[in-house]
Amino acid sequence: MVLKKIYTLVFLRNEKKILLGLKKRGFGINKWNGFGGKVEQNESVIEAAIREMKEECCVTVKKDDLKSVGQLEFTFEGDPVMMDVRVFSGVVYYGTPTETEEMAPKWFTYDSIPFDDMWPDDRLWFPYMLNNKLFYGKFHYKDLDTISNYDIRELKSM
Ligand SMILES: Cc1cc(-c2ccco2)c2oc(N)nc2c1
Repeated sequence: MVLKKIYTLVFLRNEKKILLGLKKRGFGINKWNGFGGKVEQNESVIEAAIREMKEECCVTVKKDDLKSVGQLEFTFEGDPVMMDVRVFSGVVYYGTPTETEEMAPKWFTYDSIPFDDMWPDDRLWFPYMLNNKLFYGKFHYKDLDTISNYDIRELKSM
């Protein structure tokens, strides 16, 4: 049977900047990323995305304000479980991005995205998101810093 876990990743953006969070603990610690995490058994993907935004940076987003922009599948050498990451983007949010135990939020202009302090796949698929193209990417990690192969393609619809 296919072993996979579903995760969410939310990026709040406007024409000038994108909100990223510095992960303060756990998986991906010390990397800037969107906000998100595991989808629990008792919730939908969109409900998980909304929950994680609230938990990780105290911001409220509404279902209709989140657009599904892509899907990322991550596999790891020696690990049977694939990470199925559903990526969302939105402009409208309520509240003020606030640091939590999990994440330290910060707005970045598009010319200052800290790719050297992000997951190595980000520099490969961010151009699709930033150009408002839908995308589907598959990345195989040899180790947590090294992508051994990948494939990414634009989608016509999600
Ligand atoms: C291997 C990996 C995992 C994640 C992740 C964990 C939880 C949500 O996403 C990533 O996120 C990004 N941007 N690259 C990523 C690589």
